[in-house]
Amino acid sequence: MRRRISIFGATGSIGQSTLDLVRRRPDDFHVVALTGARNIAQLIQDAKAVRAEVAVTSDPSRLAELRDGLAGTGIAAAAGDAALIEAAARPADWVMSAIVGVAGLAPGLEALRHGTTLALANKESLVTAGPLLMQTAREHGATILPVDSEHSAVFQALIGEDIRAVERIIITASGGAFRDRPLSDLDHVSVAEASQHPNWNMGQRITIDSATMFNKAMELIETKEFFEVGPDRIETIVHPESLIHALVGFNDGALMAHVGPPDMRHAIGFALNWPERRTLPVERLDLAKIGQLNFRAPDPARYPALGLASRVMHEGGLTGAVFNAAKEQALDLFIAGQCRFTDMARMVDRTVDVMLTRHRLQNATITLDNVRDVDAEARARTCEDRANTKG
Ligand SMILES: NC(=O)C1=CN([C@@H]2O[C@H](COP(=O)(O)OP(=O)(O)OC[C@H]3O[C@@H](n4cnc5c(N)ncnc54)[C@H](OP(=O)(O)O)[C@@H]3O)[C@@H](O)[C@H]2O)C=CC1
Ligand SMILES: CC(=O)[C@@H](O)[C@H](O)COP(=O)(O)O
Ligand SMILES: [Mn+2]
Repeated sequence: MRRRISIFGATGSIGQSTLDLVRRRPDDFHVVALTGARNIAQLIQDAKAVRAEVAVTSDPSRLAELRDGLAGTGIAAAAGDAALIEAAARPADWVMSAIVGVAGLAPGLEALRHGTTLALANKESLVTAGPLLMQTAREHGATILPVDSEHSAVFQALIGEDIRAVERIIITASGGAFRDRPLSDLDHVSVAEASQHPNWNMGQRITIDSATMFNKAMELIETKEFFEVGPDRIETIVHPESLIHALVGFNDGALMAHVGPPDMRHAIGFALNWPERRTLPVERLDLAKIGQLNFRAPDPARYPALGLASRVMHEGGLTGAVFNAAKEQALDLFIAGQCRFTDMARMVDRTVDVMLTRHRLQNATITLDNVRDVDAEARARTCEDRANTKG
């Protein structure tokens, strides 16, 4: 019996790695839905290659192009937010959530409502609405498998363990594009420089978030929400080689580390094959050749996003949704050349500050509508902040 799978964000970095694994085992999978946004040529090519039931673009202005490309294939074409939700509601055994940004939240929730296994790469879902996501999975008997490399690593280190015996979870950070640059340079670094990750090949947004460590900030919050452990038991450490992805510290002093090459096909393949392990096409590490691994404490002056993560975790409620929206907006401004690299953390900090004083974010119920409301306000507030401080 072939497993029915769907891939949201199929045209992106995670989506393409997922398809690479799926195409290697054509007899094992039936592809229900593939989704993308603007890369219609890729979406058409992949939908045909795996004979998907439906291909969806989130961008309604690209529907005609998608339809034309799929004409005569029997593959349905659809567009827009409602079409993404409809695709998520189609019966599937396994769904990859790899849309970038908070746009990935609603399709993931819809898939969970249908009791599927959700392979979760989209970290914004847990950051903006962790309790809602976890509760939805519980209510519908669905399973969430973490795909973010650090969380997949923690998940694997916890197999057969009792979470009550966990003293701490340490997620590693590469330090990003500017880890060795003088702090005084950071005001003037370019978008192109920030888009070069030292170890991983990923989409542009997460790559820049690695350079600011907003990515790690999100991952600390993700850890709290997914593993349901207190913020004071979650740490990060700079590990420039990105070979250890995470460590779990137990109450008997043992530290269990997950070690592997920086290739997302491991974490994706682990989720695809779970609860089994199967052979995956990733490099086998030669430790003698690697020789040594390095670690250092993150410098809070270089990475102010980490302090913000701690605040978000302690405040809770809708603070994560505000934080994420401000971060997405600040990133848009940086990519558009409208703010400096170092402005991003300052803007997010101010937006979180203002919105915490204006709203009772900590005690708010987390619903999709509430997330959307605070998301819109946080984006507007971040743009306004930029306009007011523009020198
Ligand atoms: N890349 C990685 O190694 C890792 C990624 N992640 C997380 O996984 C997610 C995906 O990352 P990554 O693959 O790098 O991102 P990419 O930018 O490479 O891909 C994003 C995908 O989302 C689609 N998309 C963009 N905007 C929208 C929208 N508004 N609505 C619907 N679809 C949209 C894109 O379509 P199109 O390209 O057609 O425009 C593309 O398919 C992110 O949340 C990221 O943080 C987590 C760990 C590692
Ligand atoms: C592959 C992955 O999971 C990324 O989130 C990765 O962790 C980014 O690297 P850093 O954020 O550590 O630079
Ligand atoms: Mn990660």
